[in-house]
Amino acid sequence: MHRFERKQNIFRNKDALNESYQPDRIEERDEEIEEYMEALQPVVDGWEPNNIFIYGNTGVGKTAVTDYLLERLQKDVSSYDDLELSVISLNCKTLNSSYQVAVELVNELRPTGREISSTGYPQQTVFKKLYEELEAIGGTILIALDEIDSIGDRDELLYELPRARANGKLESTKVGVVGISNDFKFREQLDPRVQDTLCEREIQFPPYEAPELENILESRAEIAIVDGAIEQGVLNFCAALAARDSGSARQALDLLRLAGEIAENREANHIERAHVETARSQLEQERVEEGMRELTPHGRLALLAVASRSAKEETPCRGRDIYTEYVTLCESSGSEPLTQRSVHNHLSDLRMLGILSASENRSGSRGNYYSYELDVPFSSAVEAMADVLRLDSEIDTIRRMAAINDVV
Ligand SMILES: Nc1ncnc2c1ncn2[C@@H]1O[C@H](COP(=O)(O)OP(=O)(O)OP(=O)(O)O)[C@@H](O)[C@H]1O
Repeated sequence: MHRFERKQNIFRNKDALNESYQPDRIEERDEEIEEYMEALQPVVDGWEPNNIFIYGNTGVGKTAVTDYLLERLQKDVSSYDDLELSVISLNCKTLNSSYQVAVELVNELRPTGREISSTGYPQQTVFKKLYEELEAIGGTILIALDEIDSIGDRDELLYELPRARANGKLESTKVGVVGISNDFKFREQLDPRVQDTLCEREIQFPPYEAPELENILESRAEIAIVDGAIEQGVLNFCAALAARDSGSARQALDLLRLAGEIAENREANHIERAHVETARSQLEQERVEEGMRELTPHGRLALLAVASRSAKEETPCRGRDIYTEYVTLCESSGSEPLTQRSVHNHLSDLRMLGILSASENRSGSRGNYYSYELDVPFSSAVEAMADVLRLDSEIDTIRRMAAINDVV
């Protein structure tokens, strides 16, 4: 008997719902595509390329549209004999300085075996090596830097690269930078000189609305899902949920994929609304758990202080009482407590992340204050904290107290 059996009554090509899938067709972005094409036009005309800055929330198609257009551009430019275009795409997520980005670019351009090490050179030496590689390729080079905000304030490359020709660092090669970011603050924080060059052309991608998400889902479902395996109204429901929350196509696609997996595991023949609801709460739970794992040590201690109050059935609870609990936990863990004001900021952040909820109490002449409680199940908050905090005996006490009070 086989242990594994092929299941294909829901998905025809599940990979088409994955992040790495590149759609052949871009839905709903005609205006942005037009603006983007206009910004890229000098490449086709043989002039110096514009530097382009693309921004918008996560999942709104910045990368998908960029990949699609740069591929089309390369194809179309190849029909002109007097043009030579190269495109280098780099995701900067793990690169947090100009130095690291420059090393990565040099290594992208060099053949295997000739890469440079990621440490040990003066920055200008790495930049020089990069210019040498770019000069060796010649023609027009577009460098697409996704998640460009990761570079932080060590952004000298973003100033230098677009001006390399003007500053005599490159002779024949024309370079254009396409920066992509979902961090709205990044642009504001850039040095004005960098802002001027890098953001020569700016294109904003707004969040998707429900009907737009539904179209994106429909075109992807045609490829990914077996005919007739989606109940009426399911795509509309996924689109509505994602539009209300973030306007992200990634969220809508994730919801559909997980709903499909749930349907498959339940041996259903269709994806139903109930599967989407389960998928939504699972994704929500994952998001919150991820948020908890990324907290700073004091954010975790503040959360554990609320969990401790919750175990004693003492929530909703005022910030100052949570602070007392927090100070005790700091003492047990050997950390220096932050001020009450800073802990208050942590509580606000936890609220923004959807981990805590807060209600406002009006206390007359003494002003209003907030009471906090967990907005996630007690057990998931404590599990996530137990993984990362070294407070075993305190966490055991909190768990025992919760068991006595039937808090789950
Ligand atoms: N207009 C669209 N048509 C078809 N698919 C789309 C469209 N917009 C987004 N997608 C799909 O949604 C997912 C997320 O899109 P994408 O990665 O381009 O978002 P992003 O704006 O670059 O997000 P981030 O800032 O998080 O990188 C991808 O799978 C992409 O193929």
